[in-house]
Amino acid sequence: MTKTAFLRPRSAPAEHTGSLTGLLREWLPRQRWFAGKDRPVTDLGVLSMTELFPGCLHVLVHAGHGGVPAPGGTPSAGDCYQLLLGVRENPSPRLGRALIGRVRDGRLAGMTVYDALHDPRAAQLFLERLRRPGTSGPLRFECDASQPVPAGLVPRLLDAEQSNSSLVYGDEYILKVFRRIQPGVNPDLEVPGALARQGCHRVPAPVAWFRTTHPFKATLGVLQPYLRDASDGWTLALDALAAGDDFTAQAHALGRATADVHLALASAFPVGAPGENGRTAAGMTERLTAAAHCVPALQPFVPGLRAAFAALTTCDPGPPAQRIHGDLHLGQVLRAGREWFVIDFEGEPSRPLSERRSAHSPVRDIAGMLRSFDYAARQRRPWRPEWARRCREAYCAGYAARAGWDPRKKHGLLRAYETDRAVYEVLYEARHRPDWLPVPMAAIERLAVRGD
Ligand SMILES: Nc1ncnc2c1ncn2[C@@H]1O[C@H](COP(=O)(O)OP(=O)(O)O)[C@@H](O)[C@H]1O
Ligand SMILES: O=P(O)(O)O[C@H]1O[C@H](CO)[C@@H](O[C@H]2O[C@H](CO)[C@@H](O)[C@H](O)[C@H]2O)[C@H](O)[C@H]1O
Repeated sequence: MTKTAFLRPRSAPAEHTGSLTGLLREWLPRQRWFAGKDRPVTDLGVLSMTELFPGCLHVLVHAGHGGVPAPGGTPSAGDCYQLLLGVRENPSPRLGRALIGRVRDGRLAGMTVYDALHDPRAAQLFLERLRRPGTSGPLRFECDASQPVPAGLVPRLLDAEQSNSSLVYGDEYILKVFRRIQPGVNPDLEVPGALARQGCHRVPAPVAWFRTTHPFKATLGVLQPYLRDASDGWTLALDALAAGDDFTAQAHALGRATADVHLALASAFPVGAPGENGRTAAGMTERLTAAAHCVPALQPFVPGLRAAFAALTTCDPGPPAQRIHGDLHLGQVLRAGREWFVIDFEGEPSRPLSERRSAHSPVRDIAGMLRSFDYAARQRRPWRPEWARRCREAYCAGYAARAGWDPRKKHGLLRAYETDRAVYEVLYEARHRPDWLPVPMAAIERLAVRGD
């Protein structure tokens, strides 16, 4: 699934010329990680620009969707994105697919800019920057001094379906460069760091990271060990389905791994208040209303889905709220040796950071993984509901064996969280992969009508 981009140059597109902001305004919406694909970019402004080393600029831009940035440059109606721009007079043709265009005016006039993450030389120099703590303008480079990173590791850019961009260095480390930047600490740095301090071995711990102080404080990227012989759960599940293999032993182990991570999260981030189902139901209903507004196909199912949320107010409150993964699915778990590891603690990328960093029911993660078994079972025809049902049973049994409570005994909670997740998926697929929309829509139909 993951291939190197460096080795597959495409012929250079006819070169675009324009102002830097004009070029970026055209280029950004074409990127896989661009979050605002459903709305036109009405304005684009550079929030910060820092020279990292000669020929490479670190840039934060605000892509607006009809709103005006608030005073002080903090984005309002729109998002902030992180770019590493290569700047050369004549970039090598090997960088063809990374080209953004030739800048017509301003201080970069006459130069061609491109996405520097595609440039092995820039990627190497960037690792050098990360290896040594220090500052560059508003940028802060920090590392765990107890885990020194060797010099000279060869980079390759991952070509995965991602919300961010990742570089693998010498199959030893992986650097995730966050693309959509929000003020505050990114949970993908905060959580793995805290779990490592708890001695939880199921999450690769950060070894170096970088952040900015302008135009607001935010985490920009994290380097962590690369699990080189790992396969992700999605690939393994699809392989098992294609071969007609049973996946219940893996699902059971995955349930145990999820519970281990939840237990470590509960110790690392103690939470005072218990979860409150009434508020949760109100939040889910609000998200459903917003999603049905964007995706009209949801509308006939709204009454049935609302009933699933309303039932929360009368059902058992379930386990206490705590920090969770927030976007758990088969693509977020890696199997290396005989163990499952969990990655990507960013949460659902479209939710505000404050919400992603607050406490939620662990049932939300469980529901995310159960939805993922359903996604996998629907990848081939005839689709395999029995396969998904067996994985579901095994996963919950594995979870119960470690956590001491059984998700299968929380039917009302599970139904509400699975419904909420399916609503999120409908919106996600409508924005990013319209061809996949029938997958969560099938679940919506089932959850709204039958409730199982
Ligand atoms: N520590 C790691 N070891 C091996 N592969 C990893 C590691 N972290 C991420 N990956 C690979 O990179 C892909 C993207 O990582 P992820 O954190 O999910 O990024 P995003 O948030 O952009 O979706 C994963 O699907 C996985 O294949
Ligand atoms: O980019 P992230 O991995 O953080 O997560 C986003 O993208 C996922 C798809 O790449 C999306 O997951 C959905 O599709 C998966 C199959 O590709 C499936 O296993 C998941 O169950 C389903 O939710 C995820 O929702 C989104 O946040």
